[in-house]
Amino acid sequence: MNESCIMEMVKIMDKFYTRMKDLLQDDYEPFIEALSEKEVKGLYLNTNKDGYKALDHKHIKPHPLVTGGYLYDDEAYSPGKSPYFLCGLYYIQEPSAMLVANMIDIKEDDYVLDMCAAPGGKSCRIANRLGPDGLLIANDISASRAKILSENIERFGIDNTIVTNTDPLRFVGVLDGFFDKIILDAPCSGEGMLRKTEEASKTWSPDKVYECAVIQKRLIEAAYTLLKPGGQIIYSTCTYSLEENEEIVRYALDHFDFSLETLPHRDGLMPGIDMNEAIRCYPHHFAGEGQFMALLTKRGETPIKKPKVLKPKISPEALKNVQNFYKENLNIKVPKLLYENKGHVYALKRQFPDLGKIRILRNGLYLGESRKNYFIPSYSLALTLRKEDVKRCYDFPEDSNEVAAYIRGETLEAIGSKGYGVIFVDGYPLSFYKESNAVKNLFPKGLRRS
Ligand SMILES: C[S@@+](CC[C@H](N)C(=O)[O-])C[C@H]1O[C@@H](n2cnc3c(N)ncnc32)[C@H](O)[C@@H]1O
Repeated sequence: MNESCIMEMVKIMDKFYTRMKDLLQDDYEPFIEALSEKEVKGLYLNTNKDGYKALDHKHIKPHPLVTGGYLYDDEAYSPGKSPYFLCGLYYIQEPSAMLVANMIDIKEDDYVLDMCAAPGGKSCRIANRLGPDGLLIANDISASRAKILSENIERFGIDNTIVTNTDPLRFVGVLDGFFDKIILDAPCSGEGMLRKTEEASKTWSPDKVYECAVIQKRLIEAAYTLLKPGGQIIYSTCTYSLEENEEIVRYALDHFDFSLETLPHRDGLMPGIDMNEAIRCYPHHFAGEGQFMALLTKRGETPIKKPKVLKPKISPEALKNVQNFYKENLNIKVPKLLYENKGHVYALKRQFPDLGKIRILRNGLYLGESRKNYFIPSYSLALTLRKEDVKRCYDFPEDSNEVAAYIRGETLEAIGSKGYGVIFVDGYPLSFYKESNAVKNLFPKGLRRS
């Protein structure tokens, strides 16, 4: 960056600090001090996987408000580098962001939309709380970010989720009045992330605040249409500006028939500005980054658009390939509702809606690809399996040479029987392999590490 760019950035950031001074007044100095402190890292456990024993308990402490959430210092502990991370035992998410999914009551059979879901920190936590009759549509407008979202959903071994890549406004007219709950973690100016990422300070400007507020109003309006009467929306941002937080909530209350619910204020969670019902997280009051949250209930009735249910469809050839694969390699039944798209086979759930032209990245659990007369199982299927579900497996300890070599993409020595099996790490599934003269590596190329 040249000198004039740096001067320009300093000028812009001065505007940010002036705004914060006006907002926080006597609380401004402690806020500035907290910005120079080290950020606190967090993770939460995947409740589908029982990974408690896999954590390094010497270096973590429980999140004060999130059951199954933990805080750690990344100088002492690097959970993201462990093979357990690749087994989907936990999601790494900063402590304030982790609160958002906790502030909305999710019932097992709820239909939930996460409008701006990537990379998936809130979606994975919500999907964990849904039962077999629940449904999550996890969407992101950005194709590259939606791909990461899909990978994170896959790593968690989640099968009740549809991952889409569209402008969330496009759900209007397709799924009106369909959702019990909506997560609107809106695109924002990111002021709360200034301590965490340098990027946030490079992209912040007063104009960005106003541009984001325009988008946020459109999104909250769409959310109103998409909710069932009595349904709830948790609105959140990782920014401090009034324009993107309380003013958006006020806009929603003034223009639509919403009521504002009171969220709990304890352990350093502060009320909103002239809006006691909402929550603000500041780094000098709560061990995490900046966050805003408000919970709204839809009181009004709006026209409902009932979508068609997505009908299972699979060619006889692909079905035969899937059935043969299960018979030869697994001890579980072929899922009942199968959906094939150009050879890619998914296990659907009964309640999946037909989303028409909306771009779908994953329709439930991706099982794998049917080729001419064989089937290649997916990484996501492996991550849902237990040892008793497979006819062949290897189980290696987390710190073993075999696990390190497998993650690097190497083949292993064959000492088992021929066919497909699963590599487990201390009992947690990591990936399929195919054994013949060697254990052929099927760990996805994009995830390999040296
Ligand atoms: C705060 S991030 C979401 C974080 C996510 N909820 C999580 O917990 O991992 C906001 C998301 O909004 C998306 N976004 C950006 N512009 C948007 C727009 N105009 N409409 C809808 N979403 C947008 C971004 O791609 C980004 O992934």
